[in-house]
Amino acid sequence: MSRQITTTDTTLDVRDLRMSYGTTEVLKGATFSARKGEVIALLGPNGAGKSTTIEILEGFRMRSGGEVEVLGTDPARGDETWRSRLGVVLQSWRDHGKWRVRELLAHLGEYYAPYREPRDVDELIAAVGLTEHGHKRAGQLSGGQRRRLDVAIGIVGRPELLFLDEPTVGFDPQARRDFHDLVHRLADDENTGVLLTTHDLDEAEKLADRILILAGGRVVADGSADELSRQVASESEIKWTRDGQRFVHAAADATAFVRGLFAQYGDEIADLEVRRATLEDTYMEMVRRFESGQDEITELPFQEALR
Ligand SMILES: Nc1ncnc2c1ncn2[C@@H]1O[C@H](COP(=O)(O)OP(=O)(O)OP(=O)(O)O)[C@@H](O)[C@H]1O
Repeated sequence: MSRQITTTDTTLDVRDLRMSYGTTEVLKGATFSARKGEVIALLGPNGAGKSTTIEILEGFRMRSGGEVEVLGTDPARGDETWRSRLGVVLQSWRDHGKWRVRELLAHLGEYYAPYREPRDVDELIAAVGLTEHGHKRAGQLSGGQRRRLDVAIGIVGRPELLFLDEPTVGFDPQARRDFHDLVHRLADDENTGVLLTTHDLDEAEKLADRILILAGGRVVADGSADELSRQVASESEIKWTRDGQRFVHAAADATAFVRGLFAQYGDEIADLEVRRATLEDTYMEMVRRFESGQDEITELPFQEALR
């Protein structure tokens, strides 16, 4: 019997999601959920089905099977009121080329007016760093500027839940940092939930409360960057120098090991480094396990996180 969703705190509830294109099964039973205001990064190799998943959740694509609720509604049956509560930034969105930035945002904002007050256009343009380009036509913007406009379009209606499909592709480092600040502000100040896809693991780690890794059509990992790294690498790597010689040691309890090291050698210890698995190490290991056929979920230590 399927679980009854009653908590209003759950914004996304995806169970056994399946999707086939013709005879190709892309999603084979993906399961995950999200709570109000959570920022979730969906990671996975090219072709894993991230965009497909997001498009199903947005109601743009019909799923082949499984149960999905987004803000308490099945996206396949979402109406305009439901849609007005979502913000969407697709992977490639090249419409509206002739519209000027300011006019386009004001125009799109009007769609939300029956439901709630749209964001002030000037504030919105400033928030995405397009103040100097507000008079330009969308088609005249650079790739990164166009992407900033996409983000502005996604948040003009003050969404409760924002879907961002590779939002920072083409962003320069400053734009990327501004975007990260914007997502933090949306989550912290407005309790906006975010589901974003990215191939930038540093970005995922900076932004996400929780990381999902999609591989082989299933969610093979679900947890914070720290939790995932502990599941993959139970030991930390400790490096130090003594008497001009470099040492490396792996220990499950790095703090206890370092304490012992100092108790024994004190001031002789120099250049100490303690390194736990990075998200990149973790991601590569989890995808490797999947690709090497050790993807039987029941055998993996992160199984508990999936319950
Ligand atoms: N409209 C479609 N018709 C047929 N196959 C499709 C369609 N859209 C996607 N696919 C296939 O489904 C698989 C998953 O695609 P999807 O775009 O969801 O992956 P992704 O994880 O977002 O990849 P990327 O990281 O490259 O953006 C791919 O093999 C892709 O070729």
